[in-house]
Amino acid sequence: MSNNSCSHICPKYKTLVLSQTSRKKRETMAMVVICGQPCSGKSTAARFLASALESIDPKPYLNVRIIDESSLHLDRNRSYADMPTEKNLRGVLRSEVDRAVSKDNIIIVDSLNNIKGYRYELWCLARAAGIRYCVLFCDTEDNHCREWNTERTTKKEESYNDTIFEDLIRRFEKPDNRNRWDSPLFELWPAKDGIKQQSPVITDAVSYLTKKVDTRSKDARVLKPTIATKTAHKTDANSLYVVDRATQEVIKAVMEAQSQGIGGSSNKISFGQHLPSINIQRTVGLPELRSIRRTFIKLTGQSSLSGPPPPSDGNSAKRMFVEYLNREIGIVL
Ligand SMILES: Nc1ncnc2c1ncn2[C@@H]1O[C@H](COP(=O)(O)OP(=O)(O)OP(=O)(O)O)[C@@H](O)[C@H]1O
Repeated sequence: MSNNSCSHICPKYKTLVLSQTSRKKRETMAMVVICGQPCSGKSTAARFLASALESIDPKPYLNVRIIDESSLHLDRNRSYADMPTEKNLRGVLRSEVDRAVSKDNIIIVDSLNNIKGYRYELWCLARAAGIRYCVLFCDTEDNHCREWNTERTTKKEESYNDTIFEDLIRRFEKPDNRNRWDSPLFELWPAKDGIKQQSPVITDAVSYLTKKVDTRSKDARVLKPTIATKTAHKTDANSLYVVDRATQEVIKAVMEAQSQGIGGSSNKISFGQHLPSINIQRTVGLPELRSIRRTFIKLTGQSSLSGPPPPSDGNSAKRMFVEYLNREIGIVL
C-alpha cells in the first residue's frame, strides 16, 4: 500500500505521525532576540553566536539565520527617522521572523528590539510556533555606544545621526528576566569584557539552545501550547466575537472622528470614562487600521494559548486594542 493511499484510508494515523515529526523538529528550532542600545555591539554578538552555533560538530541544527535590518535592505537612519517608518521597520522584521520560524532552525533577530511590547510580540510568534526562545542583551553604557557610533565614521561604517541616536537611547526599555518575553536572559557587557566567540555568555546561550529539552527540570524548554489548551481557546467563539466586535467599534470610531476633521495635532477620541483615549496625531487610513486590527486579533489569540485567556468582555477588549493602537500608530496616551 502506498503512503498516499494509507494517508487517505487512515487520516487520523497520518495526523499523529506528522504531529510527532513536527514536535521533534520544533525541539531543535529556536528564536534568539538580540537587544540593546544603538551601536552597543549587537551585530558583533549575533555573528559570534551564529559562528559558535555553526562550529558545533555534529551540528544540532541545519541552519542558523540572522535577520537584521541590512538583510532586508532597511536603512538605519531612514527607518528610525519618525514613528511611522519605525513602525514599518518593526512590521517588516516581524513578518520576516514570522515566515522564518516555520522553516529556519535557529533565527537570530538582530535589531534594537528596544520596545518591551515588541519583544512580547516576537515571543508570541515563538510560542505560536512552539519553539525555544531566549534574549541576548548587550548591556553597553550609553557613553561607549556614543563613542563607538562616532568612531564608525573613521571606519567607513554607516553611523546613526545624532538626533536619531539620542532619541533611541532615551526610549530604550531594558529587558527584565521576570517578564516571560525577556526570559531566559543572557547578558553581555561588551565595553567591559569585549565580545568573543568564546565569551562565557555566548557559551551559555549556545548551551541553552542546544541542550536536550528536559520537561521535568525545565532548564531548556520549548514554548509549546498544549493541544488541549489550544483547542479550548480556539473554540472560544464568545471571546473571538467580543474581540472582533470591540475592535470593529474602535476602528469605526476612529474613522468617524477622522471624517469629522479630527486627526491634526492633539486630537483625542474618547471611548468612555474608564477607557483610555486615542490621541491621534496624523490621518490613519482604513487599510492601516485593518492591518493593525488583524495583527492584534492574531496576537490576542496566540497570547491566550498558555497565558491568560483573551478578553471576554467588550470593555477590556477595547482597552487592550486602544492601548495597542496607541503604540502602533505612534501616539501618546
Ligand atoms: N567591545 C567593543 N569594543 C569596541 N568597539 C566595539 C565593541 N563592540 C562593537 N564595537 C564597535 O561598535 C560598532 C558597532 O558594533 P555593532 O555593529 O556590533 O553594534 P550594533 O549594536 O549592532 O549596532 P547597530 O545598533 O547599528 O545595529 C562597530 O564599529 C564595532 O566595531
